[in-house]
Amino acid sequence: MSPLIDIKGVKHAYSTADGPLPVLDGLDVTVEEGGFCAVVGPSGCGKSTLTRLVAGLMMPDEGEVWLHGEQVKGPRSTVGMAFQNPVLLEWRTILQNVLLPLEIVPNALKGKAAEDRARFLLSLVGLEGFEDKRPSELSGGMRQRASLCRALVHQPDVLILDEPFGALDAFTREDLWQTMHDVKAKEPFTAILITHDLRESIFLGDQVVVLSGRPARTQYVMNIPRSDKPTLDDLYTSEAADRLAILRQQIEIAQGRTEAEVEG
Ligand SMILES: Nc1ncnc2c1ncn2[C@@H]1O[C@H](COP(=O)(O)OP(=O)(O)OP(=O)(O)O)[C@@H](O)[C@H]1O
Repeated sequence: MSPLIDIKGVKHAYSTADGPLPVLDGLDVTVEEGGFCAVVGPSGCGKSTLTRLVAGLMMPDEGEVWLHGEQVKGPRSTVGMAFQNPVLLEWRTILQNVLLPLEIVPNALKGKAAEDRARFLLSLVGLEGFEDKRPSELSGGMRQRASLCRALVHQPDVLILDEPFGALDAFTREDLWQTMHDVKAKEPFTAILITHDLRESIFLGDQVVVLSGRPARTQYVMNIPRSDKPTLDDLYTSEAADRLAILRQQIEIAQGRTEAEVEG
């Protein structure tokens, strides 16, 4: 079976006033259907650029991105996205915000079926009873939960999460990590998560990809056996500590330290 996301030898440079800025330099990432790939790497190495290529918002200069056995050649409606800033529309209720993609995506659910689905997702993330509130009436964590429902409402084949928990306080963030697992158990999806948080990467990811410094290539891939019912206690085991130590080392190497310096 071919992977659901297949990024093959992707290279990309931005045109800038000072000439081309190479950002990605031969990136290879594969994610199986139902997989959760966390991508970490030094600041500015090209992680968000990678998400734009997967969403079809930009084309790579070289290499290919394949989703579901189809080469990505333009923007795709079958992708769901959530960002650090949830950008909910204040003039719409939470329910209406979640319904938004269904008004845009072709052949989507309409009417009562659409509303039932949005309500179902809101209940999965603990927002039952908040459907008629405006975004400003919700906390940051609640807005991010609503944004997650909006990203999932049209049953995307890929969910792209670009630091969605980055602006939240530690307790809210950990709550949302657990929510992600609970939602995935009931509403399976395939995801790419960009994060700066290594604990987040090993708690949510079944694969953690470390990118090198810019121009980024795939420097290291860690596969993590997924437990049936992950809990935050999983982060306090010796296996978790070992994984975090390896990832920390890899990030240091990505930031330019040599392996000998990191080990010494
Ligand atoms: N549209 C653009 N035009 C020119 N340069 C860009 C553009 N978008 C991003 N860049 C540059 O490309 C590099 C990679 O940016 P990108 O946002 O992909 O990195 P990132 O790893 O997600 O960053 P961070 O970790 O800080 O969120 C950065 O140096 C950025 O300034």
